[in-house]
Amino acid sequence: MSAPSAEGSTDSVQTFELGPEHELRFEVEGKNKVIMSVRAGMAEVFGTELVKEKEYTFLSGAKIAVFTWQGATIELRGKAEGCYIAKETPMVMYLNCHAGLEQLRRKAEENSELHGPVLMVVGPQDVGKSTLCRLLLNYGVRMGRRPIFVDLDVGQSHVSIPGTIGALLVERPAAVEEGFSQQAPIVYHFGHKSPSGNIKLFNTLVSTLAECIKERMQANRKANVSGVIINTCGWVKQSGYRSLTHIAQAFEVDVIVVLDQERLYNELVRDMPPFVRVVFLPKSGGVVERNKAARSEARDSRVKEYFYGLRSPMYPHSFDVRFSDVKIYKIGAPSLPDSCMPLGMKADDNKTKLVQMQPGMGILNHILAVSFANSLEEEVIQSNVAGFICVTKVDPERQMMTVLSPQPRPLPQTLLLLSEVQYMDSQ
Ligand SMILES: Nc1ncnc2c1ncn2[C@@H]1O[C@H](COP(=O)(O)OP(=O)(O)OP(=O)(O)O)[C@@H](O)[C@H]1O
Repeated sequence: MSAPSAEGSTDSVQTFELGPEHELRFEVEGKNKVIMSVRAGMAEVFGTELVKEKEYTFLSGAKIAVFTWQGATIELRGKAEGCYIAKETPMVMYLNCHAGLEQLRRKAEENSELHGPVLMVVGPQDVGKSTLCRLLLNYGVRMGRRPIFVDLDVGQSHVSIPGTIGALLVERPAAVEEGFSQQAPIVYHFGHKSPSGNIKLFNTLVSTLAECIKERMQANRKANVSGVIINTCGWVKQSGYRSLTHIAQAFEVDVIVVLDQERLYNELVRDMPPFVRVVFLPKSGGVVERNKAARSEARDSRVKEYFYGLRSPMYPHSFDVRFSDVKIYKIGAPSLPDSCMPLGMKADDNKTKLVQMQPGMGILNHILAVSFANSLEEEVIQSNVAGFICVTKVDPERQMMTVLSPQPRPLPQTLLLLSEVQYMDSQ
């Protein structure tokens, strides 16, 4: 192995000999890319097996762990930052967790009255929740299972763009460079980067998605046996904690994995009914902490990926839309004191009200969700969305806006929901 430079970054070709249960960790920054390949042995990235001699390219922002159960020789080409081999990892414990899930799946296979395990991963920010979900899903699918992945992390969604919650049926392991294939996800518009943006709406959407998943599981025996893996946000105090208990109830979770935080573990042991297993697992020392700027950058690249694709480029359309041809709504009216509300309504009810917006400069660079609902009578809030557009120009004089859209005109629906998530299209 050639030695890394003073900053821990390497530019040349480097070969690493990994012993059994060792993990090679590195990051890619700036405009760099790193090409990785397995020269000998077997290795995996977050649960996806690597193909020997195949070249995997990681771009800026990637934070990667190449793990091997048996030992492997890994080659890296390009500028890998903070490259090192870790000999201590929690992977055996994560594998045991997967083995526990398999046991429950086998029981469900034998008894048609049972369903597969519904597991929720919780913990504060940057403890590897998304990574553990990916690992458990990958291990499940490698055993021939078809688990459902539910992502409730509205800040850093892995199913759709930020500001949404969603779910997808996982039919094959995540692509090493791109993650899970996002064909036919179920996506609900939330419109905020944290559940705290509108906790009432968040809980309502969680309940709706939970019902939808239950129906899908009833209709698909294989998914029903395989179970559900739920990713959550890192907001674990006060209302954040209450929203976790709401998720547990709505999805009727069987297992909660708490990463890293003993306090949260103890609170959940205290508050969950006895049939819910609460398990504590340590976080991996490799999980990279992200500051506010890095999170915002990750959100931006997620939206960019939605419109422009990641590796295989996509070519979004840009066209004008007349203000009079669409109706734009925001979900959630300003709170009024209970005493000012009509009889029988609580101030909180306002949080799920649709408020029509007058299109203007205020929507510039905002994401709009294109709702499947045709009219207000249909439950707009509880309908999943067809997709997203981004407002790239507003012309109040001509009463027009220009939008970026994955599909050519016309818009499939004219009911649009405003998101606080913004994206500056500079392509
Ligand atoms: N063992 C590891 N070695 C190196 N990098 C890792 C490892 N595990 C996770 N990472 C990286 O650390 C970053 C944070 O991990 P992850 O997104 O899973 O955390 P999280 O708890 O879900 O974060 P959030 O606070 O957004 O919910 C990711 O970029 C991931 O690729």
